[in-house]
Amino acid sequence: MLTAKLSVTDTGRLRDETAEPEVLRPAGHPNNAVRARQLSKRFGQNTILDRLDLDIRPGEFIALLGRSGSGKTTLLRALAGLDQISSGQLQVPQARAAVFQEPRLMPWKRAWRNVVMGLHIPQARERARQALAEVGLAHRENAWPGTLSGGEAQRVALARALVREPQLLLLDEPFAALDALTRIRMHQLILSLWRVHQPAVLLVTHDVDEAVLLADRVLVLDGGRIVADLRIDQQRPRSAENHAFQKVRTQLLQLLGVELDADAGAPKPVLHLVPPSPAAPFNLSNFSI
Ligand SMILES: Nc1ncnc2c1ncn2[C@@H]1O[C@H](COP(=O)(O)OP(=O)(O)OP(=O)(O)O)[C@@H](O)[C@H]1O
Repeated sequence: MLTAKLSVTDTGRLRDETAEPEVLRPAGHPNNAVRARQLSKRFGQNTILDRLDLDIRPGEFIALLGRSGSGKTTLLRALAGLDQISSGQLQVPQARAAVFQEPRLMPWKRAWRNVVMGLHIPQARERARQALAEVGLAHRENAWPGTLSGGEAQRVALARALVREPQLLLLDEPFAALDALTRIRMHQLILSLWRVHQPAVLLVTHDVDEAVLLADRVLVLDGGRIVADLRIDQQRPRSAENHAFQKVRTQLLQLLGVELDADAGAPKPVLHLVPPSPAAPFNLSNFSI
């Protein structure tokens, strides 16, 4: 796997050590699609990511949870190469793509042109058509974005990511703006695309059920670090009715500072969430169900 090895110089400049073709090389860590060590991101005086370590294996489906403002998008943008890191080391595949909550389509380009936008590849139209077919939108290849539903537009965004054949697919709350039924369909679609293409996936979500339904591992970000790493060994498709599912959900809600109503079993958010973690908070690595 080719990787972009990003590191930060003493002067804070981001150095892409793979920028020169001759230094493109197989990953130093072939078992990792992502390898972050001591990764920090600061905005002015605010440290958002604080010497964070993270490993994602090729083909692994990771969900990232954390309270609002905990730095999930900051981490995703760093992995996407959209923002520079402040210090530390980060290795990610060159082939990576991101999908955000808003599809970010160019309204003046037809759907298929959005899919291959910025790519200089042979048979671009055919490649776009194939990707659109994979997301069930072959019939909308000539559509203008303004005529697409929210779910359709998000599927075009997924096709745009797929056509780049990513080894790392970064998803920043891509289903959050969709209605419940469309969201369920998108869950099924993303799982089937993941099975076929086998990228490593990092899905940022606020939805604990979504995380447990989809992911191999659920991470919780707090205090700038990964403070919990739960492996979900249940076979897919998963059911929220399942006892093991509920056990993990409860665990995650507690980690996120949500108080559970013992009678109803329903989550009841509390106003005072757990304070930011100290340097070495609890660690549930290898916890599995
Ligand atoms: N460009 C920026 N400049 C300054 N501060 C920023 C910038 N981007 C993010 N932040 C700050 O970094 C913190 C983390 O933001 P981030 O968007 O990563 O959190 P998040 O966990 O994704 O939040 P949410 O769940 O609400 O989307 C916030 O306090 C935010 O204000």
